Amino acid sequence: MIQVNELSKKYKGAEAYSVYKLDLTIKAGAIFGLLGPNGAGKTTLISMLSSLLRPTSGSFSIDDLNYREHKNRLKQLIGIVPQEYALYPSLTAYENLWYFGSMYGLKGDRLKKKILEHIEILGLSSFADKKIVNFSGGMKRRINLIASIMHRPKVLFLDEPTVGVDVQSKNVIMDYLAQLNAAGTTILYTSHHLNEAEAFCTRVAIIDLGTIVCKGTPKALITQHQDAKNLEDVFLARTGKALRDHA
Ligand SMILES: Nc1ncnc2c1ncn2[C@@H]1O[C@H](COP(=O)(O)OP(=O)(O)OP(=O)(O)O)[C@@H](O)[C@H]1O
Repeated sequence: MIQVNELSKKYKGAEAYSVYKLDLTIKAGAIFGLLGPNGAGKTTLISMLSSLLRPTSGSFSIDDLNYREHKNRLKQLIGIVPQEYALYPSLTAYENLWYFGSMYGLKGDRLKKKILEHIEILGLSSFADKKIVNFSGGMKRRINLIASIMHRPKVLFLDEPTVGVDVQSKNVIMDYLAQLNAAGTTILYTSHHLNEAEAFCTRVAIIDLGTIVCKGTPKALITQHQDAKNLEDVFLARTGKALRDHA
């Protein structure tokens, strides 16, 4: 279970909080979608929960492990798929996965077996010995996903896992995430794909201006909002139609 209490983040030099006093509970086994307009605070929140970014105040725990006291144990418990590719372009897919697997303490035949097994499931067996620099966006996203789950995390954080990938890659990624979840991994991911979130997530939260404006199962949120036919209608009802451009 993920328990978030009054979590806040104000970036250095910023005038406003990007996430402000946010409370959230995510049950084990959930597929939880964090939705919200550009600049709402989704990446900031998921980066704090995955220990990539230090909160300004507030706290959170995963499986009753508080982030301040149990940093190292938490890192073993979670997997992170960031928005940007975290891969070495001049190394092959296999070499990248060997490197990331080793970081989680995997080694030898066990690591080799895991790499080969996962690249097969994600349709990349013929590309194991090719350099990442030549990979398409969809291929890089799939390698990035493998890199983050070989140590079998209990909780997987993904920041827009299907952005910029074609429908074929997207389907392989989402099918694989569903398999992971069925095998017991709790999933928390950010997305702008509201149809996908409606079909895929057991629960969602809509964030705007650093706070949660509504949360629940997609079905319950649609029912609660008069005239809403889908999650996009709920999203627009709660976040408005104005553009969120700023610089
Ligand atoms: N490193 C930073 N320094 C200062 N401000 C930042 C930084 N990163 C993000 N912000 C600001 O924090 C707010 C929340 O940004 P964040 O990236 O978390 O939003 P988001 O919901 O993930 O947006 P998007 O959908 O565009 O990815 C925005 O106002 C953004 O400009």
